Amino acid sequence: MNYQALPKIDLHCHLDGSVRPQTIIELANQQDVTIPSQDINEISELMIAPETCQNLEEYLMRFELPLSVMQTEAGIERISFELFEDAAKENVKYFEVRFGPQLHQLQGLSFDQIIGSAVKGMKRAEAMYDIKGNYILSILRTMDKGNINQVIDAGAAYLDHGVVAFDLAGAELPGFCHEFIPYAKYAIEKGYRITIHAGEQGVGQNVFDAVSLLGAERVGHGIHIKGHQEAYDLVKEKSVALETCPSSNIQTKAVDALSNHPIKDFYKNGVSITINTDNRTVSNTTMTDEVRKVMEEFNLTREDYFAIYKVSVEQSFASDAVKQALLKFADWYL
Ligand SMILES: O=c1[nH]cnc2c1ncn2[C@@H]1O[C@H](CO)[C@@H](O)[C@H]1O
Ligand SMILES: [Zn+2]
Repeated sequence: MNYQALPKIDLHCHLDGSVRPQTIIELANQQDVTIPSQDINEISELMIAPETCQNLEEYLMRFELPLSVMQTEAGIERISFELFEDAAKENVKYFEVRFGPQLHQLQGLSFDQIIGSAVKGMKRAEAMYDIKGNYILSILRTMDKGNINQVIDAGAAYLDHGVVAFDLAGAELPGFCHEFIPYAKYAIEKGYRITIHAGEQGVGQNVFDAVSLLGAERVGHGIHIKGHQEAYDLVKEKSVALETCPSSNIQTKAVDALSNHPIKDFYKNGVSITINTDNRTVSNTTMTDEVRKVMEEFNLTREDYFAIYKVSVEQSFASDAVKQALLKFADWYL
């Protein structure tokens, strides 16, 4: 099967985990930022999480280098453009990218400048390529909560113009949802859709809480509903989509091997699953690779692929017009 040619949808990808290594070098030189090497292979090596990662925390250490060149409007705009360009070139037709505005204020940018720059880069790519996209704003669970509502307010100006949803990311502790109830509620009131990283490193209860306490319509990863019956039943009953990211899940030790990933069991049992990249550079992957790995490991057919594709369309935060256009790609191919 020609995986590159398949129309694809990626609903879970982090901007700062998906920066081209060459761009880091060029931006660092332009911005006078000191980086550990000028050699592309060395920079790539520093960015890609190794198989020997012990856990999610170690994986998350890879984001410091890309973030060092994502503190200017021009840097964020370029990286956003390039990510959508890379995805368009492998036939990703719809792309939801997320990032944490709180991480881009080291040189004093406002949240409006940060979010506006990311949206601008996406729009430039949309005008050049056959791809549509939207941004999701991730709040870092480990950071100070004092400015969360400011992020929500700044992003609200872009709702329906490039921003669609609110997310919680970063290290996952048991019971984290309780502290974020007022923020998720505020985001919903402002018109945001909700997706939450949960059940990646943490327990299945976090998925149950993300849905029942925070109003999550989708869950990032959600692997640990396996072994937590209540969370499993709730996800199924409410058709909450799991944004699974197989390569990342192996690196962070959320699963020990692809063959043990519950994605196929979920699919066969009627849980809504989608296939995504998480971090193209940190996880050294593409949508083409993720789709190939899952289909080959679990012997999925073309029909299975398009069933998953259609779930991704339904569960996306795209407009109805974009969803209709995305469904047509599936009809052409089937
Ligand atoms: O798989 C993940 N789980 C939880 N948090 C993550 C993952 N990948 C990236 N980030 C976090 O999200 C921030 C904003 O994009 C990144 O800086 C990283 O800290
Ligand atoms: Zn993620």
